[in-house]
Amino acid sequence: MRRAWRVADVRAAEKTLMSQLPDGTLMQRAAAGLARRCALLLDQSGGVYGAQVLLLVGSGDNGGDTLYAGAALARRGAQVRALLLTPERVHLAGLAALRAAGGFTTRDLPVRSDLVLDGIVGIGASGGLRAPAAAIVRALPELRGRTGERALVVAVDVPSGVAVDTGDVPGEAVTADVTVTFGCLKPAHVVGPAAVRCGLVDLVDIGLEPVLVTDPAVRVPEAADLAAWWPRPGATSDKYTRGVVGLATGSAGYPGAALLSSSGALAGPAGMVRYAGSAHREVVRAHPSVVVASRVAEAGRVQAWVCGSGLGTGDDARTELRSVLATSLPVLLDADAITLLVGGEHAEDLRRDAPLVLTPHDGEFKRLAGEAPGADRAGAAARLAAWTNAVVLLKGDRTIVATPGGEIWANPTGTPALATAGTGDVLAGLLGSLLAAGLPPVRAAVMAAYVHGLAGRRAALDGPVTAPDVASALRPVLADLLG
Ligand SMILES: NC(=O)C1=CN([C@@H]2O[C@H](COP(=O)(O)OP(=O)(O)OC[C@H]3O[C@@H](n4cnc5c(N)ncnc54)[C@H](O)[C@@H]3O)[C@@H](O)[C@H]2O)[C@@H](O)CC1
Repeated sequence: MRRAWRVADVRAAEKTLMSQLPDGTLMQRAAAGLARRCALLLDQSGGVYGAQVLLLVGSGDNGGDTLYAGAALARRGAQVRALLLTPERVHLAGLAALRAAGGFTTRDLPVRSDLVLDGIVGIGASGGLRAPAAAIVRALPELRGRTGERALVVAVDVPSGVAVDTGDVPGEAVTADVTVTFGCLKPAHVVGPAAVRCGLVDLVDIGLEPVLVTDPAVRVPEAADLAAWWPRPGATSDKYTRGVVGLATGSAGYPGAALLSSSGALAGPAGMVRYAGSAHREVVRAHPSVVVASRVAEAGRVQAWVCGSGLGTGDDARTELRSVLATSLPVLLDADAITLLVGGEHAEDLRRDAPLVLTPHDGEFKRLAGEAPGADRAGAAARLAAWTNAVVLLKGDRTIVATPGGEIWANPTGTPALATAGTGDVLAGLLGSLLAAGLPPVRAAVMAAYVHGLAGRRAALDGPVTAPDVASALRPVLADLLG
């Protein structure tokens, strides 16, 4: 698991650490790590010696890191130029170090650059980038290096222009190939559109983690976590002990949702899938191992319910939703079931002790919460989770999972390939299977999003993706993950 901390927590930890170390130690550690990463990148594209390196230098310590790293690269024979955004306010010791190493300053963007270091702003940024910086950032994609390739862009700590605590990108912002960050990850590295701007994120250890005393703002699962958490049948397992998942999905109008949620559920760890709804004939024809009924009340025993995908919003749908919410089982509500919650008619039904998971996309989120997730997607998901007392999985490029207690996870495996009809039904089925297998709802949601994202990526290798492709890719993805 990787973890990200907010700026205030990073600042507090830095203060603690700085009080234990000689002045300037942290910046020297950060700059040395940054220079090493830059040298490795240049080694892959013609070497450090003779490379043209452009430093974009703002007025704070982020600019200081950049100047010291530039000095280190200049000592190795790179031609290093610093474009000072505010020449009247610059890290003077850093600038002196650069000059002493043979680097110099420039007023304009050079015609050629192999590597650009973005040190305009780091975690001290407030608001969007100001005008001169924004114009420079806009021009960066035009810069070419010695091979004619686009100049590599390395963001120092965070890409300038992103909102560090929320991952929002309010205006012009740097798009980096690599972000070299210091001490710990910050939310912008893992959530929202900022995460996409970071490129590869490389963490330089400056000794911060031991003094980070607060809980992380965001957690990110890794493949090893999935392998450790995924339930596997044992010698004494049977279909019931592995869990039975019930699906109240699909309708005469949307039988496909029933099929897709069934496919997702069948790939999960539960031992049996029961389907209850008007698409039961289609489901059993496509998936002979699914046990079907026409209504929730007739479905037989299950350990968790999935309700909503393609269910419709009429009276029958309302009855089925009431039936699943009346159980004392974990329930996942998706799509139409979320729409049915709007207006508070089901507020009574929601007062349940058993776990509830909601899986809205932005439109459903807006209907339910009364406003769109906005700039702070993680914060918005956490507020909805607290309000509904449910685990909320907010779909997006970096799907967020938030608990009523404020624990937040960001999924790193998302892909635009999943932005196609029906993939949410597959996700709901898979997540329901994990709930039925007995996983805590937050873990089930994190695991389902992770595997679903990988399946989307795998399906995309063969061309344009449809939801059945994602469902088909779940099994090979799991085979790889679980070894
Ligand atoms: N504090 C520490 O112990 C360490 C800090 N480090 C570096 O220091 C950085 C933080 O330094 P600072 O606190 O000086 O802050 P920054 O360097 O991130 O930015 C603050 C400066 O940028 C200007 N600024 C703010 N918003 C702006 C905007 N939207 N457009 C243009 N200019 C803007 C401000 O006027 C201020 O002078 C980190 O990101 C990291 O790179 C590292 O050296 C590691 C150790």
